[in-house]
Amino acid sequence: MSTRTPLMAGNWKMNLNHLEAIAHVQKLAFALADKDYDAVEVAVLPPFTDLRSVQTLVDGDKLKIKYGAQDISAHDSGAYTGEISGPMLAKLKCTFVAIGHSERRQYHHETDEIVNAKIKAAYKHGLTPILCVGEEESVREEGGHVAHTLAQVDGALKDIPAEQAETIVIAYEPVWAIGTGKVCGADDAQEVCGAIRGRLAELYSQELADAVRIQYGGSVKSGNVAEIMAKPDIDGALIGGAALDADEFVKIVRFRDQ
Ligand SMILES: O=C[C@H](O)COP(=O)(O)O
Repeated sequence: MSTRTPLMAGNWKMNLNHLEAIAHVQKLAFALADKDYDAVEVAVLPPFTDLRSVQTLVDGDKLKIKYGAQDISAHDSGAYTGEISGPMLAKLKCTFVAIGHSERRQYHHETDEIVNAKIKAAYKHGLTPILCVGEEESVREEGGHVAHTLAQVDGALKDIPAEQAETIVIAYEPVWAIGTGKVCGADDAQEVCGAIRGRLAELYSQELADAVRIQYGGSVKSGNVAEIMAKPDIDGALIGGAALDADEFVKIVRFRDQ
């Protein structure tokens, strides 16, 4: 049986200003009891502008909620207008950083090479990457979803040594299921998550593959999370829309009660 602690991470995307962030995290902290945190790791990924407020709250009240960013620059500093660097995120004591989200790939043309460079930047500064991978609907219709997703994993992990890769989190997010209400069936999600674990075993070792947490993301809600989490290679969820409702996010964290 897996000893991997599930990770439920709320990706707020471009939602909630810093005041709303404070209210939201306070609500989560109030609603989650110590036993919830023991059973499941809970994280939020707010917009950059909220991170300082979330850090102050988490530090001040010694909350067990973890937090991180939705993106990172591949560069440490310099003339990169609009970018946020690894040292800046590390200074804010971020634990996680999402890298290669499909919205970054689609709207900001992030390639596997860029994703790989960002993963290196995250590790260089002590941040844990949540690597996002997954296929578009046309790829799935043609049956190429596993190969497509594994190619993204290969590209992202190029030249990443085992001592770093063993801490990565990989989120399988079929693009067609993100924000659409179209949930990938639990068996279909397991097929790809299992293949990702298999690829990690090929690239590194079975021991490393067994240690890495693989999340599913795409229209996860309290009503479908239990079925998804019952699958052997799914160790948590990356939650978008449903994470903006604190009550709903708490229900997802407590998926074992469903
Ligand atoms: O990062 C989260 C995913 O994009 C899922 O978003 P969603 O739960 O709104 O479908």
